[in-house]
Amino acid sequence: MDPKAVKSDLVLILDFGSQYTHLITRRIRALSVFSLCISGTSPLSSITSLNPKVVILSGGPHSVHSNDSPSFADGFVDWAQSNGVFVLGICYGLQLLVQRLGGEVRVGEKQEYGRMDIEVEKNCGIFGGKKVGDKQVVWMSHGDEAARLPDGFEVVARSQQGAVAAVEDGDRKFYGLQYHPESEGTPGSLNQTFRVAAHSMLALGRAWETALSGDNTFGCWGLVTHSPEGMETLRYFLFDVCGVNAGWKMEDVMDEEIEVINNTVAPDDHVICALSGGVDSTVAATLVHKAIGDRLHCVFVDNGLLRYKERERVMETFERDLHLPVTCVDASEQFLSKLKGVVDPEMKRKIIGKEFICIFDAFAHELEQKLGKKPAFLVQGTLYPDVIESCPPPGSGRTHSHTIKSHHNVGGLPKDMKLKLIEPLKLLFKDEVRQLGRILKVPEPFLKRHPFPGPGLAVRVLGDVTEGNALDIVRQVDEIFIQSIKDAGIYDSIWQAFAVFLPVKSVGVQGDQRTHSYVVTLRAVTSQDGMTADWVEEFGAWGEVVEGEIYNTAPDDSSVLSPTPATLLNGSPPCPNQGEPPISTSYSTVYCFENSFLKEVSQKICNNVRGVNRVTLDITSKPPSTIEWE
Ligand SMILES: Nc1ncnc2c1ncn2[C@@H]1O[C@H](COP(=O)(O)OP(=O)(O)OP(=O)(O)O)[C@@H](O)[C@H]1O
Ligand SMILES: O=c1[nH]c(=O)c2[nH+]cn([C@@H]3O[C@H](COP(=O)(O)O)[C@@H](O)[C@H]3O)c2[nH]1
Ligand SMILES: NC(=O)CC[C@H](N)C(=O)O
Ligand SMILES: [Mg+2]
Repeated sequence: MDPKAVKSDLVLILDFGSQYTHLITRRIRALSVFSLCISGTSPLSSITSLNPKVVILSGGPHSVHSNDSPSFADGFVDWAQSNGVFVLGICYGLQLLVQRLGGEVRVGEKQEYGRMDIEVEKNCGIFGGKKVGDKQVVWMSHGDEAARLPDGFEVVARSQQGAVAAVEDGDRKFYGLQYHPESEGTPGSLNQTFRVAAHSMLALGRAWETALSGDNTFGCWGLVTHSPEGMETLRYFLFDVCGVNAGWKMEDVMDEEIEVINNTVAPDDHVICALSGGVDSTVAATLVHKAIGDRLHCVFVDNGLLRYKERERVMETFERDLHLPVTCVDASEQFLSKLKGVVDPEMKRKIIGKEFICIFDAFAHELEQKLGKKPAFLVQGTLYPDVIESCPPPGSGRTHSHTIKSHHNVGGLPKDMKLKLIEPLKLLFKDEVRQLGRILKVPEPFLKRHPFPGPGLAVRVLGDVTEGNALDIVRQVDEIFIQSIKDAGIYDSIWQAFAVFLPVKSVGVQGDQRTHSYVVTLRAVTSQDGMTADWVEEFGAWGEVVEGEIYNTAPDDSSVLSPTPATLLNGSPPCPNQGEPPISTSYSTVYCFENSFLKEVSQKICNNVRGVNRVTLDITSKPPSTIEWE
């Protein structure tokens, strides 16, 4: 996709390392405005060549006082001012703007982490839609604060602690928010039935808090870690203050992509597509097929690292639902022999990346015999998070998949690769790819599939994948886990679930006999784009979301509830004390059903998978962990 061909104005994000930077991009795209994110320390030419209408400076973990704190390029401010480009600093971005323009940033007397009230002090610019004295709840996360503003700047809002919360210099079109407007909640990826309900009293309390706050939020449910009016502020800023033209539509993305592909691939060129059965490559293949028709040749590789019956299942669905020409190459021997004895995760990934390309080259060679012309291009389903994560701002401390692990299709590619890449999705997030897939009428089962990494089970069997029957074990455990999740009707609510084989043995007792067998672990996460993730905390139980009103009733009075809860765990939502007026806030969760999902899965695994006597659950989020174990 050519960013310059997009019909919408561009809002460019300069990333200084905040965990939320990619959220700003997503929020802006949700407003139908095209947004890209590049490193905050990019040279000025990289910024100017994109011709943005607005530049947003992101938050970040640094203090502007430290020597190695990242900053925007020299000349940026002058360029923005002389070209009428609007600049908005968020948190660290505000502090950076203030400092670089001659103001002063200090360590605040009080730090502000979490929920804060702010009050509008001046009715202008970014809060033009508000009145002086209007208050709103925002989410803050900073220790430094603007102590003296540069000439021309005014304070527009302050926090309840008196700290500067919003500033602007309307003449020069510079704006700043000390809080995070992008952290406004969006509906969680777990459906409400599953996500909001909770097993323990603690979780119930948190769910209740969420219910009272009127919102169930992604990544922060129950903790009210968001700015409820953040999206509205961004909308007002972009459209009313900056006059941005919206026009970012998935339909346009599709048309632009098709045009780019047609301009890249000559009329007699042939193209290979690495097709895995996953969302990304299926959408990429469908898109490229729409552009060049039968000159597209898809290849699905069985690398010996696929899940239970995956090859048969994927080939069957390709044939039945996709109607694209797909060749299946069985390269399992080739991959497994190269992986024999290799335990280092990076080595494994590099070997797999290289083998994939060998297969694609061989496939291109075979096609040359048939077609008389060698395909020059390889289509892959690379996504935007890969691109963002490949250019981390210095010292951001963020989890970067590319530097932490070489994804087989990017960092794992050999340097002397001959096929030229076509990556039509590389500016999109996964949910946007799913949206594009729907426009392209890709069948739902493909779009809803959990992501499965190209290196497959090699990153889910720790150590040597060829050791003993580790691959077989993890296949069986994975199948039981995923089938149970599907049977429970919660597959679509989870971003990704899978089993991991640990090369560790523990003592057990099965059939009155001592066993010394392997340990497996189950991992299930929710996420919006794979860049950050939460483990599925609600696994112990899930329940029914009940929409309604809170009445001053006895906790177990089910007369106000429909449907009647099967089991009411540990009480009910907080009821007002006797004599107080009934609460009439609407709520969205209360009741949980006792559930033994994990107990049953664990039992099934130990009863059915020989060689396993212990099942554990991974309860780490990303960060600090990553989703995959290697
Ligand atoms: N078994 C395979 N055969 C052929 N190509 C593959 C295979 N596994 C991965 N690829 C290629 O590597 C790319 C990256 O893999 P990745 O897993 O990120 O994407 P995906 O499989 O298309 O979708 P998903 O992330 O939903 O699994 C794929 O888009 C595809 O081009
Ligand atoms: O195609 C892929 N090739 C890879 O090498 C690879 N490594 C991780 N993943 C997938 O990327 C997402 C984030 O994974 P991590 O948190 O483990 O980095 C998760 O969805 C992972 O499954 C990969 N996908
Ligand atoms: N979230 C941020 O951008 C924080 C900025 C800076 N590190 C501070 O603590 O003030
Ligand atoms: Mg995949």
